[in-house]
Amino acid sequence: MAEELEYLSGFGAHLSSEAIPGALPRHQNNPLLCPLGLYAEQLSGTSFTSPRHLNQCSWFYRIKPSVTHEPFYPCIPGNKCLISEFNQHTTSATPTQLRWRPAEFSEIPTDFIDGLYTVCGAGSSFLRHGYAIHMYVANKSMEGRAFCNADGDFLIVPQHGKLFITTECGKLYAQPGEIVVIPQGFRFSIDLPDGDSRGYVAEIFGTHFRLPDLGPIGANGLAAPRDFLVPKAWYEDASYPNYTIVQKFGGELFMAKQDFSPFNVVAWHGNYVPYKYDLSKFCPFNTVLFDHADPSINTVLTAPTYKPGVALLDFVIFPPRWLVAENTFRPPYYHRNCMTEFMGLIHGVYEAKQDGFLPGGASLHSCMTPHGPDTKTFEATISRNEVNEPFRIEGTLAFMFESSLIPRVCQWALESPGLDKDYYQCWIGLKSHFSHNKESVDENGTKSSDIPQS
Ligand SMILES: O=C(O)Cc1cc(O)ccc1O
Ligand SMILES: [Fe+2]
Repeated sequence: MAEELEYLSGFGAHLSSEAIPGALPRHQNNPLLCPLGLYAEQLSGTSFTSPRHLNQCSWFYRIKPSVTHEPFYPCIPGNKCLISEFNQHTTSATPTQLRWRPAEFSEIPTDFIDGLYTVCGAGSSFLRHGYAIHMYVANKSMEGRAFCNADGDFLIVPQHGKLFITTECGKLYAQPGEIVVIPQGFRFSIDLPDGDSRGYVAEIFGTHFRLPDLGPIGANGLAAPRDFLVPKAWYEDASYPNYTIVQKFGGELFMAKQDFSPFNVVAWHGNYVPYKYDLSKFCPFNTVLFDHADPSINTVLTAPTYKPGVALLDFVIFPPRWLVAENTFRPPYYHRNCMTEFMGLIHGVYEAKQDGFLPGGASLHSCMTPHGPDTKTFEATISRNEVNEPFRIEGTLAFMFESSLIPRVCQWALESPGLDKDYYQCWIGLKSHFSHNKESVDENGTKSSDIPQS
């Protein structure tokens, strides 16, 4: 059933969709009486007065408007592992290289809302600047409840288990290797047809994802706009005695009851929409002669700040591709970065880590924290003779959320049994290969250069 879903296509396009022909008003947004007796409702994803090229909104034509619900109350117990303000009270600062093993699946029935937990982040959803990096481990479909995130946009990266997502614009299906973006304010519900499910979520506050500029690459390459797929209108005219809307607002969960399905939009139009993207459609560019290109060459989506070229959050992938650079150390270089790098692995082995970085696991290298290939990767690379031969990296898909804002880390992530306390060991074995006039000091403090040569 999921595979049969049809989509509209085009990143940032102004689209329209009707589940019943004629349900969209012609030539105006809010006629006195909408076709089929529907209500008109606008969802604004940018301020009304945002410049036209940034403005995002959609019009829904729905059976009842979304305001038709009882008051919001705090969810009890809610989900105490969600954070949207990163300060000394909620989180810790650490420059240490961090790595986590994949979270284990649980027997306890857990849906996407309950299974979501924040790992780190920066800024504040209230101040509309910052981001949160969450992960989820769940095994149960959301039943009789929809989620609405008032704080920001979710970029969901499933790592294990398919996601079958119903949104106000219609249905989306995503499997590991694909991503889904659910913009701020959309109501959605996630079914987990495979049961056990795990993945990563980047949440951005106060802006939306864009396709990166291509500069000298030209007009084509990387992620193509037409490969972004948007649901077609789908609705249910269903009454539920106790349907619950769970609203994330300032990182806290609130719930409101209503007696009908929120997925009652018969037609919609606009450019503020959920979408999915299959990462295998990405068209990678890279060096074709020598040296290692910076990973920004593999940017799929970027959420900008007001500083040119400085991202609030870039989504970068390391997909299968040819490596052809000659006389070049081809794995990632050793580096320290003013940007922070959070990485995840969807499947396979990452090119900079021979072991320890596992599918479903994660790593965090904060601002200016040194990192790079582990000892095994370094030694294997320099001892290989065929380094000039073209080589196809296969069977792997890693990704990075890269941000200019420095994250603070949640306590549960630092105390998690999944935290790899020995992560630093993967570099400790890197030995000096320096061989020019090597100086040593013996146990008497005598320098080798002071010992007369016979
Ligand atoms: O740290 C990492 O593994 C990500 C990364 C990859 C790369 O090819 C170059 C720089 C970089 O930060
Ligand atoms: Fe890096």
